[in-house]
Amino acid sequence: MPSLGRLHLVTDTRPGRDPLTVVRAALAVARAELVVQVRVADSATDREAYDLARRVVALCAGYDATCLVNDRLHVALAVGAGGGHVGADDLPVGAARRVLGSAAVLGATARDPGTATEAVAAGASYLGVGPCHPTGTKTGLPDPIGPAGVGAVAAAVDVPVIAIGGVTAATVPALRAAGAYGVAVVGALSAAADPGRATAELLRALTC
Ligand SMILES: Cc1ncc(COP(=O)(O)OP(=O)(O)O)c(N)n1
Ligand SMILES: Cc1nc(C(=O)O)sc1CCOP(=O)(O)O
Ligand SMILES: [Mg+2]
Repeated sequence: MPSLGRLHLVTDTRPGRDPLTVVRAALAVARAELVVQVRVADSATDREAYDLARRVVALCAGYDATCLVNDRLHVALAVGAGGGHVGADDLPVGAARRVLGSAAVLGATARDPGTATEAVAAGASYLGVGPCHPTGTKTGLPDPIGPAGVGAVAAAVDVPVIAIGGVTAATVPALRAAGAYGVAVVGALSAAADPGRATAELLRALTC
């Protein structure tokens, strides 16, 4: 399995957002260091998810970047994505691994060390850990766990930990110091006035 990129862009398909423009801008800067996770609203149809995912797979291919699909693993398989990401309301990690196969990248959400070790034992190849900080992007989340919570998970597992939730370039250093391998963002890129420049800032924060 190729090494995992450190910057994960999770697509923002809310009304008024332009996910493909943001993906193009981020890819042009981060190239193979970018992982694009195609995440659509629960209300989106499979056809809508498929159409977005196949476009993202094609864009990523031009840069050797990885495309993952959130939740809908049949869409991941259908578009030839590099893998998928599952959480507590999705297929269990072991079942997701069986669906995707041994070579795929499989991310799992973990908010504490116990869930994290179980997810890795079941076949997760990385963990999405958060919410690190307050975020307005997703409702219904538990309280933020901060860098200390990320560190507790990172200390318990030997797979990459991707910190998510309210992450900005300014908060990356503390997350990295706590043990995060990389970060996943929605708003820091999707809401940026210049997504290419925001990508460069996040990458700089991840590599210093
Ligand atoms: C990198 C990363 N980490 C966590 C999540 C959240 O996944 P999940 O808990 O399944 O919630 P939804 O994104 O499906 O609403 C993620 N998508 N990516
Ligand atoms: C999709 C998602 N999952 C989270 C979790 O903690 O599981 S936080 C989140 C949204 C992250 O968006 P932003 O970068 O704009 O805060
Ligand atoms: Mg999910």
